Amino acid sequence: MTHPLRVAVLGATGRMGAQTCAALEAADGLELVARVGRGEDVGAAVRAARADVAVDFTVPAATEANVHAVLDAGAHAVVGTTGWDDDSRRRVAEHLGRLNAARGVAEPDLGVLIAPNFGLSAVLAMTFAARAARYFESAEVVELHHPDKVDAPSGTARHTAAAIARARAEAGLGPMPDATEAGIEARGADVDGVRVHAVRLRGLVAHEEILFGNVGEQLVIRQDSFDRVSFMPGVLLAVREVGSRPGLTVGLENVLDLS
Ligand SMILES: NC(=O)C1=CN([C@@H]2O[C@H](COP(=O)(O)OP(=O)(O)OC[C@H]3O[C@@H](n4cnc5c(N)ncnc54)[C@H](OP(=O)(O)O)[C@@H]3O)[C@@H](O)[C@H]2O)C=CC1
Ligand SMILES: O=C(O)C1=N[C@H](C(=O)O)C[C@H](O)C1
Repeated sequence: MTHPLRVAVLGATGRMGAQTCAALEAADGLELVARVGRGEDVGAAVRAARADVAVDFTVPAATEANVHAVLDAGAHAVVGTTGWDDDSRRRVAEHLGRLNAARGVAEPDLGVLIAPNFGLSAVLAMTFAARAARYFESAEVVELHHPDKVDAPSGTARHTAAAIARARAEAGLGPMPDATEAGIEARGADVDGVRVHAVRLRGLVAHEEILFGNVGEQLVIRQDSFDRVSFMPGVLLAVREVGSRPGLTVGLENVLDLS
């Protein structure tokens, strides 16, 4: 019989942390062994619980340090928290490289899986948007969230815009048409040349619309997470998979083989 995978949750009292604890408690083959809160020593908590995997749903200011502490404690990390950029991802990849080179043959290599969104509808929307991007002259992203969210634009919208920008560059497309001369602040954030608009509205959870335009036609890709329970199948999949994916993986689309 295989032992259950031992899982710690960082940010356990938060909206996503609490939902993740409940999902882990109901899941076969997974055991919730630590609920780690703000101010606790992450490495010590992960070691004391003998966790195989730690899931981070904290805040952008804390998540990178948490991941380094989890790795130093010898556990894999699954990260849903936003706020990652090229530099923080590179530092984690380098840390993984150093640790994995030093690990013995009997120890499996460590993995970190960072997913801006664990919802299937969002992962599919991002994937479809990346496929569509090369065929349209214009593309803009609108993300809509609950007003308690601390960051804007959302991690999902940044990931989506970056993928659109990559696809446009690979297809040899130049900048999008935009004659704006005044009031540029009303045009949203510029993420790699793609305009991203953030709406904050009581009653919403997490939603995204990707708009594509050509002369005489439009494509709209929309996804809605109405309940945080929608993120849980993706979180549990990531927890089960991260141990067999050494190094850094960014995006659940890679685990779902959609990339
Ligand atoms: N990838 C995905 O699918 C999803 C990602 N997210 C992202 O997950 C993150 C958390 O979202 P959400 O659960 O809504 O946020 P919450 O504010 O509800 O939860 C954040 C948690 O982090 C804790 N915390 C705050 N500051 C620190 C700190 N310095 N160190 C450690 N822990 C800290 C909080 O503790 P305290 O209560 O004591 O302040 C709280 O438990 C966000 O970045 C959000 O964008 C959200 C939904 C889905
Ligand atoms: O804060 C949230 O709620 C969410 N955050 C993530 C993001 O910034 O993309 C994922 C999802 O949109 C919900």
